[in-house]
Amino acid sequence: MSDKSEADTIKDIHWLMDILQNIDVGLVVLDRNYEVQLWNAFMEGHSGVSPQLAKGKNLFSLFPDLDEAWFKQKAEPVFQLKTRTFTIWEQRPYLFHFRNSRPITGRSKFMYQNTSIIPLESVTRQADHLCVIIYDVTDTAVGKLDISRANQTLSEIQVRDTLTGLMNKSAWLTVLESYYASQKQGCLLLLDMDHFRDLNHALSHQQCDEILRRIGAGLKTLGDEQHAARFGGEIFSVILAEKEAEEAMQIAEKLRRSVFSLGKNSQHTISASIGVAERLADTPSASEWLSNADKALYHAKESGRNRTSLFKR
Ligand SMILES: Nc1nc2c(ncn2[C@@H]2O[C@H](COP(=O)(O)OP(=O)(O)OP(=O)(O)O)[C@@H](O)[C@H]2O)c(=O)[nH]1
Repeated sequence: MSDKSEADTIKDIHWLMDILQNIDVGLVVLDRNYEVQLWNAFMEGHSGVSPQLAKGKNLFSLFPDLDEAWFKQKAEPVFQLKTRTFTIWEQRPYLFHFRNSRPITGRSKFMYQNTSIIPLESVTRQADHLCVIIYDVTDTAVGKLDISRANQTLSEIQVRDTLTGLMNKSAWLTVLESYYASQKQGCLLLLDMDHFRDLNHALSHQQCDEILRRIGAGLKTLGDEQHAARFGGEIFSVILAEKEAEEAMQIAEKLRRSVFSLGKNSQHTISASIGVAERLADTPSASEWLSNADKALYHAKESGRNRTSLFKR
């Protein structure tokens, strides 16, 4: 009877060892000196290190790239307090740098891993070994990262103009409303390219795109606090925060000259007209303020283009 149960036990252990070897997670048993006591087939398959080679070796000399300080800071409390610890890929993408072997998540070069470290107690109830369990979570991680990248791109598209990287019109109008509500002084600037239709014909559409891109880059140098946007097509808008009319006109003139200089080595004239409107004590709304800037722009166009006009009642 007792013989049979011993045979059964041996059979059970044999099965367990089979499961440990073939299970689709990495299993590593380490002793107090971080020497490998068990290394299963998953670990062999992904690292190329056989159990025979791993057994008895110090983990950090087997894998010099492994972050020893970080790992020990996680593992020491497991030995001392006999509590398990879990690290997810979002905290640390992997413990062992294994190549990603999954065909559908081939976009990731390495295997994302969740890692558990659990204490293994001896008969004297001391945690003198621990077991590291490695879960391959590459599919989940890549899927989640793709979604969050797509969301980020979407929210960028919602507020950014793709050609210049400036704010788009709807984002800028929201900023304008809140700037107006803050009661702060400032000036609005509208910059509209002159005869851009003709320029598109004379040059190429791509060259004209490049002109718009360079104007966008110039507006970015004003700094984020000046809230520049591509208002649409070949029109740009800027809130010159806390600037009085005189200073705003100087900035506008500088911009106009820099647009004009884009054509200095070309046989074509490149120029812009600019309208500026100061926020006056009685400007009744953000849209009225914008309409004043538009009137000034119209005046600049009517007066011959390539000039800057300040709104006057
Ligand atoms: N290359 C390029 N052209 C654009 C873009 N957006 C608008 N345009 C062109 O800008 C031109 C604007 O034409 P209009 O509104 O008639 O104005 P304009 O020719 O600049 O004339 P004025 O404003 O009266 O000086 C159109 O031909 C548009 O196709 C763009 O993103 N890239």
